[in-house]
Amino acid sequence: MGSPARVSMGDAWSWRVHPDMESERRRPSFDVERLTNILDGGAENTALRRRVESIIHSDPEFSLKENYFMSQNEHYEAGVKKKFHLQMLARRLGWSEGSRELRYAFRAVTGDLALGLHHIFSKSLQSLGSEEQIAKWAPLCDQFRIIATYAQTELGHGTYLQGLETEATYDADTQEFVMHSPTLTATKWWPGDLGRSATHALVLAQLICSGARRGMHAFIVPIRSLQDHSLLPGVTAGDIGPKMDFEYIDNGFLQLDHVRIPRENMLSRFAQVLPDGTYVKLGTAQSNYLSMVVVRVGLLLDEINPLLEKACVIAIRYSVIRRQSRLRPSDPEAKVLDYQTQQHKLFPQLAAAYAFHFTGTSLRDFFQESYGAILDRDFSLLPELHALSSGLKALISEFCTQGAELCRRACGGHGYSKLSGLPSLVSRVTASCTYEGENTVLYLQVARFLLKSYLQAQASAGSASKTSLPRSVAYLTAPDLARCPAQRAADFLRPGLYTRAWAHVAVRLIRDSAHQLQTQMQSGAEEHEAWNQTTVIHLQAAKAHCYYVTVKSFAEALQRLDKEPAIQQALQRLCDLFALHGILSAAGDFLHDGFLSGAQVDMVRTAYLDLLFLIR
Ligand SMILES: CCCCCCC/C=C/C(=O)SCCNC(=O)CCNC(=O)[C@H](O)C(C)(C)COP(=O)(O)OP(=O)(O)OC[C@H]1O[C@@H](n2cnc3c(N)ncnc32)[C@H](O)[C@@H]1OP(=O)(O)O
Ligand SMILES: Cc1cc2nc3c(=O)[nH]c(=O)nc-3n(C[C@H](O)[C@H](O)[C@H](O)COP(=O)(O)OP(=O)(O)OC[C@H]3O[C@@H](n4cnc5c(N)ncnc54)[C@H](O)[C@@H]3O)c2cc1C
Repeated sequence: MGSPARVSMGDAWSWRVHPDMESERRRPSFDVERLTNILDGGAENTALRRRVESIIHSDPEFSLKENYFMSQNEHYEAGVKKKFHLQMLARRLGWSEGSRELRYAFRAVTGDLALGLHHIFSKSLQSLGSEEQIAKWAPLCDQFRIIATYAQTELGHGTYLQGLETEATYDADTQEFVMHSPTLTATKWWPGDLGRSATHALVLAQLICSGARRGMHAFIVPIRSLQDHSLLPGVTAGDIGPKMDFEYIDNGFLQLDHVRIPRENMLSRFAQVLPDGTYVKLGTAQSNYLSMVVVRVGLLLDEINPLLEKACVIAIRYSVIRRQSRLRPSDPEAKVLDYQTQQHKLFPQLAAAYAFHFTGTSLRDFFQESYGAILDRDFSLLPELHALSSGLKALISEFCTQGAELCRRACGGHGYSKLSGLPSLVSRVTASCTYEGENTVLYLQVARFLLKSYLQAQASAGSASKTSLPRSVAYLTAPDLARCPAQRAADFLRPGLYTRAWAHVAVRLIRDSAHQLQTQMQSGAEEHEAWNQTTVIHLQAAKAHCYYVTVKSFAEALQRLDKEPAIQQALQRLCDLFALHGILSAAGDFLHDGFLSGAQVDMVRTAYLDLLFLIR
C-alpha cells in the first residue's frame, strides 16, 4: 500500500490574499503598525520579531507541512530535531538564552518543540539554587551538555505536595542523599522530556534528615548515562503513552530505587543540610514552591494567551471571507462576520485576548519588581504574588480554553479539520487548565488569600492602627456603592463605572464567603470541614476577584495610551466589551443584592450590542 492521499491545492492558492480580506484591511480606523509596536513593546521589537520570523519561515527545517500527518513517534522526533536546529541557529546568530530573539523564534515555530521542561529546570535552578549551584549547573544546561526535566507530580499526588512520597534520606556517613520511590504511587508521572530525553531530573522529594521529615525539597538526580544515554543503576523510566496533545513531548514516569546523589545536589537557596545532617532553614515552608510561581507567570504571555490570540486570528479572518446566506434578499451572500451572533461569538474572545495581554504584562512587571527581593529572602510580597499568579493562571487558561473552542466552532465544518490549526490550539490550551496547578485548586489558593485580606480589612476598620492591604486587594476597604448609578446604556461605557461594579460584586462575594465560613464554624463544624462546605462560594469569589483585577489592569493600561487616541479608542471598545460581556455572563451576581436592576442589565445588553457593531 502507498502512503495515503494528501489534500493539496497547490501553493499558489495559499499565498494569494483573498479580495474580501484585502477590502477589510483597506480603511482601518487606527494605525495598525503603531498598535503592533505597542503590543510588541516598541518599534525596535517589532522589527526584531519580523527579522526572526523571516529566518524561521524561510527555513525548511521548520516547515509545518507534515505537522498533521505524523505519528506520536514522528512528532517527538520532529520536536527534538527542530529544537536542536533552533538551538544551533541561535548559537550561530548570537541569540542568548531568554533573549527576545529566542522568544520570537519559539512563537514563530508554533512552539511544537521538545525539551520545554529543560527551560523549566533552568528557571527552577535559578530560583531554588545557591549561587554555587547555579554557577555549576546553568552552563551545562545552557550548552545542552545535560538535558533536564522538572519531576514533581507523582502517580498518587499532583496537587497536594505535602503528600509526595518520593524520599530523599540524608546519609551523613557518605554525605549523600538516598533517593527512593517507596511505593507504586510514588512513581513520578507526567514530567515532560522525562520519558526518553532527559539525562537529569530535578526531583521534588520529601527530605528526611537527622530522623525528621522536612517537607518538599528539590534534588538534581542524574538518570541517564551521558555516554550512551542508558538508564543509570536504580532508575526505571519511560514514556507514559498517548495523550490528548503534546505528542512532541515525551511526558514520562520515573522510579528511583535507593539512588545515591551527593549532598551538593540538593538545591539550597532556601534550606541546607550540613555535612553532619543538621537542617538549616533559610526560607519559609513554601519557599521551594517558588519555581511554580515563576513558571506560572512566564506561561501566561509565552504559551497560554498566544494560543487564544492565534485562534482569534484564524477564526476572524475566516469569518470575513466565509460567505453564507443573505442579510437582504437582493444582496450577495453575506460575510459571516456581519451576523451579530458571529460577532457575539468572536469579539468577546478577541477582547479577552487583549485583556490578558495587558494583564499578563502588568503581572510580569509586578513579578520583576518582587522576584529579586524574594531571592534575597524578603518574602513580604510573596503571598500577593502567589495569589495573583495563581488566580490569573486559572482565569486566563480557563478563558483561553473556552475561547479557543468557541473560535473553532465559529468556523463551522472547517474548524473540525486539523488543517484549520484550530483543533490543535484547543487541545493544547486545554492542558493549561491542569498543568502548573489545577485551576480549581489555584482559585482556592486565591480564596484563602482573599479571606485573610478581608479579615485584615475588618480588623483594621475596627482599630486605631490601620494596616495597609496588598495593592491588588486594597479595594476591600474602598467606599462601596450600594446601587449602580448608571441611568442609560452609555453610562456603562465608563471604565470607572464598570470597574467599580466588578469591585462591588467581588467584595460582596468575598464577604459572603467569609460569613458562610463563620456560620458553618459557629454551628459546630471544624475549620477544615467548614472550608469544604463553602468552597463553591469561595471559588465564585476568587473568580470575581480575578475578573475585577483583569478589567482594572486593562482599563489602566489603556489610560496610558493617551498619546494614541485612535488606538486608545479601538482598544477601549474591546475593554468595554470584556467588562460588559462578563457582567452579562454573571448577571445573577450583579442583580443578587440589587446593585444592578433588571432595567440596568438591559442597558448593559444595549451597550454590549452597540459595541459589537462598533468593533465590526
Ligand atoms: C512549552 C511547554 C508548555 C507546557 C509546559 C507544562 C509544564 C508543566 C509543568 C508542571 O505541571 S510542574 C507541576 C506543577 N504542580 C503544581 O502546580 C502543583 C499545585 N499544587 C500547589 O501549588 C500546592 O501544593 C498547593 C495547592 C498550593 C497546596 O499546597 P499546601 O497544601 O502545601 O499548601 P496550603 O496549605 O494550601 O497553603 C499553605 C500556605 O502556603 C502558601 N502557598 C502555597 N503555594 C505557594 C507558593 N507557590 N508560593 C508562595 N506561597 C504559597 C499558601 O498561600 C498558604 O499560605 P497561608 O495562607 O498559610 O499564609
Ligand atoms: C500536559 C501536562 C504536562 C505536565 N507536565 C508536568 C511536568 O513537567 N512536571 C510535573 O511534575 N508535572 C507535570 N504535569 C502534572 C500536573 O502538574 C498535574 O497533573 C497537576 O498539578 C494536577 O494534579 P493532579 O493530576 O494530581 O490532579 P488532581 O489534584 O488529582 O485533580 C483531580 C481533581 O481533584 C480536584 N482537587 C484536587 N485537590 C483538591 C482540593 N484540595 N480541593 C478541591 N479540589 C481538589 C481538582 O480540582 C480536580 O478536579 C503535567 C500535566 C499535564 C496535563
